[in-house]
Amino acid sequence: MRTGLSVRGVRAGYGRDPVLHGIDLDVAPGELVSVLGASGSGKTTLLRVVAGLHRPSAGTVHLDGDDVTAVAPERRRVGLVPQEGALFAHLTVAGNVGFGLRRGPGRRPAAAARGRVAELLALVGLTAEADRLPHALSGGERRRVALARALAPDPRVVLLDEPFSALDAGLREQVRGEVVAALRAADATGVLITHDRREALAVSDRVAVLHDGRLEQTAPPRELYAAPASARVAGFVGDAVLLPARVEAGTVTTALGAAPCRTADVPAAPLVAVLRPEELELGGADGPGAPARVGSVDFVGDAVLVTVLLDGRVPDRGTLLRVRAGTDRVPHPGDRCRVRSRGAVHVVPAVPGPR
Ligand SMILES: Nc1ncnc2c1ncn2[C@@H]1O[C@H](COP(=O)(O)OP(=O)(O)OP(=O)(O)O)[C@@H](O)[C@H]1O
Repeated sequence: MRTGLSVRGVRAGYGRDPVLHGIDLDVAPGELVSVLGASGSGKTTLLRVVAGLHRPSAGTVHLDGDDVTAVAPERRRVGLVPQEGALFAHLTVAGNVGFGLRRGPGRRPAAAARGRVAELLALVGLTAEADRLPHALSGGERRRVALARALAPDPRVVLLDEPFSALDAGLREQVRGEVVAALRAADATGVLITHDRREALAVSDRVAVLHDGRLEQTAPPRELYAAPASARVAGFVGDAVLLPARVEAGTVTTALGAAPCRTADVPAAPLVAVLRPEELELGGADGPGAPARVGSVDFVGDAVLVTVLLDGRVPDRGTLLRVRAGTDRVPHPGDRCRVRSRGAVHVVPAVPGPR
């Protein structure tokens, strides 16, 4: 029965250096979960533990209910999509896709293998390229071949190791869309490793934020963005200013004034309010809100990002607020203004702060 991936209490490291400090992660059948973390946070190590390429010092890995912690990688039925695709240069597209069907647990009779290759090539839209060699493909096509190769033996989970990071920005979104659509069409269970918050928020059912070998929060993208559990997660998944805050009777008070609190379980003090650029509002100098002065104004196409300094503060990262404003009335550097939050405000514990 398909029950997906379950990682419990996994610790792992290199020699005496611990890297993962007790990871619990569940991925339901057909679900796509991103593991989002900075460089060195342990993403690749976690992926290698799930693939069977790195032995954890503690904890278990279950796939569809089977304990595979001690099972060899080739017997786990795990599909791997490596960073740059890593195709076999001497094999055609069809040869690459069919590679895992010739041996091991994915092995099938020749006719069935040919049928499966054709099915996968159609899934990733590369039927016409079946006889080409990898060097004659674009970067995006190579990623799609790598995905088809990983999916062909019908793996229990597909692990994608930053597969889009080497693509240039314009192509990345398109290829990502195609690859994720193919994963969804195959109803595959997937884990995507990434350090790109936009990517994680855009494509995943849930995002697991990894920091220094610990999962800080695992939640659907919208929840992670709107209700981060810590200041670090808040800053990691989006632009945010953190202002010291007090909560009393459902009201948050910060330097910007009072606003309703939307945090479900308000943590113990000390607290900071998480204020995203689109949650702040700029007004004229005599309107409501805290008095401030406009610093810089950056045009970003559909909006402007305005940096403002609250009166009486010295400029540092805690007092410079970023406000997303419309392009109809663009303020100028030096203008006096007022700033307040647009609606209800989210609070998190004041420590530890973002790094
Ligand atoms: N083979 C190894 N031997 C010793 N230390 C290693 C080895 N591989 C990784 N490390 C260390 O383990 C830590 C986590 O590395 P890992 O590659 O899992 O992080 P990551 O989040 O995938 O980083 P990146 O995004 O840079 O790939 C790092 O401090 C790294 O230096």
